[in-house]
Amino acid sequence: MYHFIVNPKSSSGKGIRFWWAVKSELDHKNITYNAYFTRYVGHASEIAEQICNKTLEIKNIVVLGGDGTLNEVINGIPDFNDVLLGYIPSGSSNDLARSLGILKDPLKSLERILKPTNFKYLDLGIINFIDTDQAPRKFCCSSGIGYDANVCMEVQQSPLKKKLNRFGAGKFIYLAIAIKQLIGIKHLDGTVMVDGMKKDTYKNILLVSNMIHKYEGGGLLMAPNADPSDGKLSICLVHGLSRGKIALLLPTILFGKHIYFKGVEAFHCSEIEIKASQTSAVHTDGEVPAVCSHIKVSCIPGQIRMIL
Ligand SMILES: Nc1ncnc2c1ncn2[C@@H]1O[C@H](COP(=O)(O)OP(=O)(O)OP(=O)(O)O)[C@@H](O)[C@H]1O
Repeated sequence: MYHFIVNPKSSSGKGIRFWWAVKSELDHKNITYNAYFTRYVGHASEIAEQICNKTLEIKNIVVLGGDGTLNEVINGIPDFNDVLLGYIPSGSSNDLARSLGILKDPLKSLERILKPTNFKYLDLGIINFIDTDQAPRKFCCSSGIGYDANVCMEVQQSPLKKKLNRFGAGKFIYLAIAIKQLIGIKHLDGTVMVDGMKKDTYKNILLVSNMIHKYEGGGLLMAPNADPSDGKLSICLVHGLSRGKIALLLPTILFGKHIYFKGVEAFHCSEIEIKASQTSAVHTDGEVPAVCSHIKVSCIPGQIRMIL
């Protein structure tokens, strides 16, 4: 039995269009399934939790949606040992699918799920928002504090994303807002601890990205050396750059070449703690659950069993 969790609104309606194609293939093949449609923010977590709590056997959960829906599902699963996860990307950024080479064509990705040949145990990220009451959140692709999270927050609030999604150009909104935010850029000062040891105290931190996979923000190669099964976070810490240098740096992220800039530190670790003296947006898989100044991020190796 397959449990499909579908965000019909992902990428301004691509989700429902993909679902009709998938449904007709499932019916044609006489495959038994349950389909659940998300209706509001947080609903995918509730659905995933209900599916997991219903039976003790292994659950085949297939997510049809974007990175945000996948993030919600991950946050609803109480025990990953009981779950086999499939993913049909229908979002506007699809960074996880891009990193894993999951096919964009819904029928081709469905075929792989129905006849699996390859599984992968993927690392899971957990973030604690230490100076807020917000509960910890899991993430499967990326999290970050600073500039990238501020961009995510504005993208989330922008009505333009929906309009651009209709033309298949939703991810360009990230680029447009990233350029716009250069003008009033907000830096952070703070101390960074890595695997329990103080790394340094920094002035003018632009961002700290804590990556499980290589991509974020709709195709930015933020962590070109990330391996989603190595049990480590791939960190990109950018600090001490003038606005002009940041403007030069941004396009190089598309090709993962930013890591060679002075002021960019790229390294791997199991845990990172950032204590800043100002608050900032914090994102998990492109959604912004908190605005705070003190976070602790850890990597749990090989938690998510995913069909590729
Ligand atoms: N029926 C719904 N109406 C409005 N929002 C929804 C609905 N169902 C889910 N959501 C919310 O929409 C958010 C974004 O959805 P999703 O990630 O699937 O699509 P996307 O934003 O187009 O893609 P991406 O995250 O890859 O950019 C989810 O995090 C979820 O909270």
